[in-house]
Amino acid sequence: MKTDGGSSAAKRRAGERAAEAVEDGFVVGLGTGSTTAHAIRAIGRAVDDGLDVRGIPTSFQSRQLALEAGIPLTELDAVDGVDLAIDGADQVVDDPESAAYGALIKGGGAAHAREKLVDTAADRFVVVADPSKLTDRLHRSVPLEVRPDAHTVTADRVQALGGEPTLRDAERKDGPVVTDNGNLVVDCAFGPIDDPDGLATRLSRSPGVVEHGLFVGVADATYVGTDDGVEVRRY
Ligand SMILES: O=C[C@H](O)[C@H](O)[C@H](O)COP(=O)(O)O
Repeated sequence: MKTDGGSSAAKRRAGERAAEAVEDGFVVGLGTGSTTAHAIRAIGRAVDDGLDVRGIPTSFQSRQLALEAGIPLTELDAVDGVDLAIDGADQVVDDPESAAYGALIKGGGAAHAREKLVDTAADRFVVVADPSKLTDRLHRSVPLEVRPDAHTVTADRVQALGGEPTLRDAERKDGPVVTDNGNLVVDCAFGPIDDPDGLATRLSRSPGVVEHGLFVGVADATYVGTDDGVEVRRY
C-alpha cells in the first residue's frame, strides 16, 4: 500500500521549509513518513544549534527519528498545547474552487490515528508534500484503523457505505499490518470522493472504526516542494 513516490528533493525542500516555522519554546507535533522525516532531521539540526523545542511523535517511526535527531520528546497529555504540527499526506485536494480544498487522505504508513490526535491538537497544522500528492478530487483508498476482533464486521459496514475494503497485508511478515496501537488497517476504495466531509462523518459513526484517514478542515497550510523551490497553499 505505502508507495514512496515523488521526488526526494521535493520532499526535502517541503520538509525543511516547514521546519523553519518552528520557533524557540515550541511544542511541535512530529508527523510520520518520508516527507516529514526531512522536517524532523532539520529540527534536530536546529536543536543542535540551540533551539529549545519539545516534540510529540505520532508513530514509532517518528519517535525513533526524533531520538536520533536529538529532539527532546514529550506527550500530548503532558503539555498545555501544541504550537505547530508538521505532517505528510497521501493526497491533498488542490482545487481552490472546491469545498474540500486542503482536505487530505493520510494513513499510507498506518499512522493516521495518532497523527489525527496530534495534528488536530495543534494551533497550526502544516502539511508537507511533493506535487505527486496534489489532486482535484480525493480518489485513493481511505485507510481505516480497525479493531482486530471487528475487522470483518467493520468491512461489511464499510461496504454498506459504498466502499470496497481490503485488509492491508504486511510486507516481510505473514498476515496483516499491525499498527502502533495493535490494530489492523482496512483500505477502502470509494472511487472519487465528492464529499469527503460527509464520508468522514459516516466513517466516524461506524462502530469498529478506531480512526479513518480523511482529514477534512484540519490543515492550515500545505508546503509543496517542487523542482526548484516550495509553493505554499494556505486554507
Ligand atoms: O501513515 C502515514 C502518514 O499519514 C504519512 O504522513 C503519509 O502516508 C505520507 O507519507 P510520505 O510523506 O512518506 O508520502
